[in-house]
Amino acid sequence: MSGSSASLQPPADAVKPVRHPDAPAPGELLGAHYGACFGCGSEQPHGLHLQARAGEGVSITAEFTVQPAHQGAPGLAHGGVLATALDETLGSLNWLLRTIAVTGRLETDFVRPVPVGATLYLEAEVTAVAGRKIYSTATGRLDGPDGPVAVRADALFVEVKVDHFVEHGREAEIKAAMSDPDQTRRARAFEVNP
Ligand SMILES: CCCCCCCCCCCCCCCC(=O)SCCNC(=O)CCNC(=O)[C@H](O)C(C)(C)COP(=O)(O)OP(=O)(O)OC[C@H]1O[C@@H](n2cnc3c(N)ncnc32)[C@H](O)[C@@H]1OP(=O)(O)O
Repeated sequence: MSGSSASLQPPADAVKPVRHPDAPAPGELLGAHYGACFGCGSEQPHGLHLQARAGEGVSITAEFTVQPAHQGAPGLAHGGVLATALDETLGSLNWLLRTIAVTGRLETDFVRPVPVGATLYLEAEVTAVAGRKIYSTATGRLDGPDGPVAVRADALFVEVKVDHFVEHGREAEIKAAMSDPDQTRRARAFEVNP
């Protein structure tokens, strides 16, 4: 059962998430937040190339097709890769809040094996916000958006300032990200809801 740890239960003073007025419209593709991101970047040859779309409220749908490079057991997706797909989908939710946040905790249930070549249909939503803490949940289904659940996760993201990346990231990549000519991607990487 997911969400079992106490730290993933929102506190009593948690509030409902508020979709930012400038969030992309439901159905709109979000695009990558960083070209070299293993989850969503198009410049990462063995990455997941996950494509996320804004949903209603503070929700996201996303798709990811398992490639041979993502195997753990023969012909099956590696569990860590599936956790990455969930993490990336959950992380994309923060763009609808216009908040920069990183994963603090991710609890994952692996319910069914996911074969190479299968497409994982993911959906995620923010369930509560308490100060800098953002609580969210996601599922990944096989055979279509209404197919059987293969993976699910509950997560706690923690809001950070851009300084988090500048302080901890490698300088060459930080500089390259800051001078990214793609305006939308730059905005997704740097914009913080004041
Ligand atoms: C220049 C270029 C810019 C590029 C811009 C790109 C932007 C777009 C990037 C998005 C990327 C997407 C990709 C997918 C999402 C990842 O995969 S993100 C990468 C994986 N995650 C990380 O690397 C995070 C590493 N951890 C940390 O840096 C720190 O532990 C954290 C999470 C920031 C928290 O540290 P902190 O800021 O010192 O906060 P702290 O006071 O410890 O905790 C705050 C609250 O959260 C709670 N908390 C913290 N951690 C946990 C935990 N693990 N469990 C439970 N509760 C926790 C604390 O108990 C505390 O609660 P309260 O006391 O307030 O009730």
